[in-house]
Amino acid sequence: MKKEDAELEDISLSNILRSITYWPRIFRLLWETHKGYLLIIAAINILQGLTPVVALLATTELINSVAKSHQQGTFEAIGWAFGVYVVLGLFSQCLVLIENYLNPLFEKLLTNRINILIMEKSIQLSLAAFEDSDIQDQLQRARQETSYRPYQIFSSIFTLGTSLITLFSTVALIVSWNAWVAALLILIPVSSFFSFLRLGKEEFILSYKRAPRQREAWYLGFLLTKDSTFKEIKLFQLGSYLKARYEKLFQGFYEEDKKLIRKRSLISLFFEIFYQVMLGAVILLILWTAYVGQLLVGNVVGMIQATNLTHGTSQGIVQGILSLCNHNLYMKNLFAYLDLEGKRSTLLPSSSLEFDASTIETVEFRHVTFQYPGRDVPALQDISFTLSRGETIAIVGKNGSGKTTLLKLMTQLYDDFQGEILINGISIRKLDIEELRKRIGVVFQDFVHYEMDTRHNIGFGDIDSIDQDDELLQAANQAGIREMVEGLPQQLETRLGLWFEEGHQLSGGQWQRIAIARAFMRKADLYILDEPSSYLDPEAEKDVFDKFYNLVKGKLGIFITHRYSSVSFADKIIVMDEGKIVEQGSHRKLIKEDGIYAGLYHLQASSFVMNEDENDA
Ligand SMILES: Nc1ncnc2c1ncn2[C@@H]1O[C@H](COP(=O)(O)OP(=O)(O)OP(=O)(O)O)[C@@H](O)[C@H]1O
Repeated sequence: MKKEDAELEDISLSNILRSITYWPRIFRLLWETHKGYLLIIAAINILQGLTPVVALLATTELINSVAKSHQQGTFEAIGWAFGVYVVLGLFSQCLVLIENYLNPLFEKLLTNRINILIMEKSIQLSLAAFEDSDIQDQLQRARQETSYRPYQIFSSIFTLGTSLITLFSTVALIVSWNAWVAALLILIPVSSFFSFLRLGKEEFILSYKRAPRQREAWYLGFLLTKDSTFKEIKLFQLGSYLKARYEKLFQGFYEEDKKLIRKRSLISLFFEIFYQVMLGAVILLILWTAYVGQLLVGNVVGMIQATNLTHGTSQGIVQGILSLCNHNLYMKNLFAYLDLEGKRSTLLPSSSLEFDASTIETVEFRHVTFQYPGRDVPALQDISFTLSRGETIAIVGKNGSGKTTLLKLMTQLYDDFQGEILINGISIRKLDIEELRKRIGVVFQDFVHYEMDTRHNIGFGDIDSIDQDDELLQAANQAGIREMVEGLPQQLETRLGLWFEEGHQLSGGQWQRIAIARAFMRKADLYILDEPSSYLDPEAEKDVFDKFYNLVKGKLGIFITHRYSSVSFADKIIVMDEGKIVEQGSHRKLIKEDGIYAGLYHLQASSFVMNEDENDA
């Protein structure tokens, strides 16, 4: 059985009710959001709970005072009752106004707090967790509805509290007349409780199972609305196809929703008819009692109002409990995401973490094997090599041979490997990774285009130096783009990309050099470039490599490339094939050995010669 199905099996009535155990956590969340607002809103709700019954008594008194003052021949009794009636009305309106002022503010703060919690958790998660589609579904569920659910829980709890106060006070009034009628008025709405609870559960399961499809719908929308995908979709004429796929998903959602909404309407209709018949009977009984002279006119009005109020409130309470159970289920999603284990799987207790040197002197892989979660074949097998300060390593090999994976392990984006990775002779498992990462400057193949200004695009390499123009320009210089940056309309302040106003679009190669400048910005010991020349013209490529060799002099440098012309200057070349190191050594040594590297090197060199020969011919 899939994990997800097992979880859904678990959604029983008792489990739904048990989800009330989330309340303390929800209250903590509310409390941490804004203590002052929370307390004021709570006080207003208690007062609002008492207002209806006081208003009801005031109305009863007002009507009866008319009869009394008529008998006594003075207006005084009406004056008093009228005064109390008006002040009460004013008071309850003031409460509504204050509540209307505070509620939206509190809601915004709460939504923001939850979004921040979700973001904080996302920052903590490992790459392996982030690439897990189950976790992506969980994130989708957490983000989808939970941003507004806690606020609804909050207002439902208060409305429930208010309604209970109203109910008890009104029921007390009716009990003084007829206890059976009071019991009946409470019991009628309770009869619908289980039907609506079942429906709530169905709605939740539907929304739970929908998360993967909903992510797909989001993704289709993304493909159709983003500039980065626009060119391909236009030229391959995929627009209508993708739109149709989106519409099909939407239609599925719509049909499912329609079925449930129809079911809800039918159940509501059935119970509404039942309530109305019972209410009619109760009101008839009140009128009969008045007819036989056991109730005053004012009390008849009061009693009818009390009946309607009791009925409305007890119905509201049942609905309130139902929606609380429902909201709680959604909160389970949020808490499940927030409780995900975000730490390194191999992490030692924080007290034993160390980073014993301010510099990286050596990096050693000792018989490292690694398999991606959910894959049968290891991406890396028995990898061993050493890199020391002052050296540069080039990693070459076919697509999919494991080059990038090796870098991901070195930077601890994945930590669940076998063997040992040693930094300065210490196991990477014992190191404080955040400290280690401060010593590494890296450009990945799929580097980020930050749709922000050039200052941030380069300065993100060392956020503490973001205001140091000379350092930013020096990094730009090392990446060979100083002139380009200085030529931008607002130099470092020029926004890059076209997502926002006044954005300035760069070419692929220029973006890549910005990413290289970002890596160079870091005051690192180890610089890693994954295919840094994939977008560069030959002249730019040579320039970048010259500068890279210069920069890493006396430090450690690793780069991956498919261009063998840049490789020969590296101190050591590692050749990978199907997750294994098949050759390693200097360019000269590998050429002499005449193995895979020599073959690939000559193949690339000869293709240039061949092209020249063909051109000559
Ligand atoms: N996130 C991932 N999850 C599962 N498998 C992955 C993941 N990333 C890569 N792989 C698999 O691991 C193997 C090695 O991939 P890797 O990206 O390290 O290759 P590479 O040598 O860098 O390739 P290229 O030259 O194309 O960049 C491939 O078989 C790939 O399918």
